[in-house]
Amino acid sequence: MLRFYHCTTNLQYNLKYLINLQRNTFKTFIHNTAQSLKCTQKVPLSLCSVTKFGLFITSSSAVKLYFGRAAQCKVSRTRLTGYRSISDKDLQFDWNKLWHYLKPHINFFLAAILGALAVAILNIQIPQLMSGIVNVVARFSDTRDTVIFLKEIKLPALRLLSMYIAQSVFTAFYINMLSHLGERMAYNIKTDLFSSVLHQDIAFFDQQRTGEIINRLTSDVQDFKSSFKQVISGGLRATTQIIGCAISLIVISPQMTLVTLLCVPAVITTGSALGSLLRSTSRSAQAQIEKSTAVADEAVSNIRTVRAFAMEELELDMFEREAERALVLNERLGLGIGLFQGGANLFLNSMVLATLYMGGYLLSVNQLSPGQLMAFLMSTQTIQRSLAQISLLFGSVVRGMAAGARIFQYINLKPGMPLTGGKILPSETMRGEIEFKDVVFAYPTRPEQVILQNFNLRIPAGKTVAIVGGSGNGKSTVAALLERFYEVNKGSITLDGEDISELDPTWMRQSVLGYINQEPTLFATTIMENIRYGRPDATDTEVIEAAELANVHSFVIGFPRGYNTLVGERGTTLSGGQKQRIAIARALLKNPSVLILDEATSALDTESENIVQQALDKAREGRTALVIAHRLSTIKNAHIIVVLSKGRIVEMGTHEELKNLKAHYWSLNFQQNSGE
Ligand SMILES: Nc1ncnc2c1ncn2[C@@H]1O[C@H](COP(=O)(O)OP(=O)(O)OP(=O)(O)O)[C@@H](O)[C@H]1O
Repeated sequence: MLRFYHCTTNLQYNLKYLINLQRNTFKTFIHNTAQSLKCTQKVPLSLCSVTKFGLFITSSSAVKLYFGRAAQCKVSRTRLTGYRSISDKDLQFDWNKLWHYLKPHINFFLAAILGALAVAILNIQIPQLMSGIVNVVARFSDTRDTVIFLKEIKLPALRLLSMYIAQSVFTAFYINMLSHLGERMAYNIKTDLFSSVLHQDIAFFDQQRTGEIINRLTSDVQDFKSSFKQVISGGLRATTQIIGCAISLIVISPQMTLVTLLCVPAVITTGSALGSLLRSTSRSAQAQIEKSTAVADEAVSNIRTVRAFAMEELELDMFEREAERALVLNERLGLGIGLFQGGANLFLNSMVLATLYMGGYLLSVNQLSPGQLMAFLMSTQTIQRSLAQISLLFGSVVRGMAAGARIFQYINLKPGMPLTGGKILPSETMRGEIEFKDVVFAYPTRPEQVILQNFNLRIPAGKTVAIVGGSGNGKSTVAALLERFYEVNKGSITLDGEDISELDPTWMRQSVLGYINQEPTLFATTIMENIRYGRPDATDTEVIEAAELANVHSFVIGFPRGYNTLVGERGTTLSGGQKQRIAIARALLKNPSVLILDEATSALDTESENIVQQALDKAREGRTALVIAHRLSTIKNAHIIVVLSKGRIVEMGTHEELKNLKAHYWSLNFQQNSGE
């Protein structure tokens, strides 16, 4: 009778414990779901609210989530038409790549695994030791002989205490190892990802949005790292505990184990099916988040244009629409995870009920001791806790694998044009003669639109060739091809007789070509460092010399902090002319043999243009120069002028030769008259 009393007390305790456990598990789940939905409102966590939440999920709201919001989202104004988000089927998690990042830190990995296993094994032992203590307590609850009780309880209690201490030491150890592993892998992945992005062809940036790239570098890497850590620690520990405790259960009572494990296969099958569905939803959700980031990124980085056109509301509207789509997908994901979690809980609770039912019966027919029933219940609870943990981990695995697939996709992208490798011409013999021979070119993003058709042009060493022509006729394209931003489709471009596709691109860009375009981009640092960007090893004196050559010095000395003046993001605190002159100084610091001036003064007013033009004229002296021109003033010092129409040269000659034609071309709309 007494034994039965102890047992029922224990069972009651265990039931309470289990209910609390369920509640906590649910709390964690709701918290995680709220986090994943980026939900800002606080979620009430009482059991009653949990029930409401469950009802909410399974009621009409679910229907609304799937159909209502999705339908609302169909009407939208978007800037993302043609936006290349990667479709699900293109994205596969690359396990080899994971191994590549894991291998260098295998020591931390093994240490973390061993630590987590040790914790799991200790956790498996604890119910057995607890069983010993319960049996002693049960034996002495009748006799009440304190002295003998204290003597007998001492050993099992000390064993349990040492087990608890060992468990906490190993816990601290494996978490530390895992932290090293996760952080180092994330560091390597992040740097490789950034390196891969920086090495991509310019065509890649014509297609991808900055927001998407930044998203992969930040939130995807973060998601991947945290889910990797969780899977290793939680997943490994939970799996070991499930296996260990299952063995303990069989040893304690095979009949009870059979009852509790009857429904496992059904759960595994349902879980796998739901899993694959959720993975796909997760990938779509992440791709959609990228889209909303891309909209925000463009609006913030072009805030002056947005303000000038009073487009704040429209930008907000576009952002809301993209964010809402992400919300719908994330809610769908939350619903899926919720259903999965709910099903898992039902299974786990049924297991406990079956154990209590069967255990009570075996106790009543003296086939089980109170200690054994206690150990059995504790082991079932450990299994239940572990299964609950695995079901929670499931959501994180889904997100982590989707994030990993997207990160590895960028890392695995091989650029068509490597940045380094190829011939380097000796500087002593370098003349700087450029020749375009029968060049045919179409941009990779629009292969059907041929921009240059059998384009031939020779720029003699030390001479300036100016290309003029109407807008959209391919002038800047000529400059971009010389910079090797793109490869020609046919024909060749040579430097001193060598095909530039055979030359080392980095050497060419660092030592041969100086490129200045219409919109000079400065970095958010000092004027000194912006100029030094042209040649990082240049001394301060060399920087100032280049600045003097580019007419920068005259305005910099007027600034209170001189060359240490910060220019603001993209140089917003400077005038257009000042920015342009800094860009010229930056290019001149390289002492390039060939200058490419792509409408370098067309954005300036006449006064600034004159100052910048003087700087450019000085810079051109003794160098080969390709000048893309919009204005007559830009070409007045050119040795040869080329008139370009629809990618073909229609006129070519000196100022004198083109005198009459020039007036004709500049006074009329060139595009309308070309080719006539
Ligand atoms: N990155 C790109 N991808 C696809 N097409 C492009 C790209 N850049 C330019 N184009 C197209 O190539 C054609 C030539 O453009 P390009 O910039 O060379 O003209 P341009 O003569 O320099 O014009 P402008 O004087 O207005 O700068 C245009 O039709 C343009 O739309």
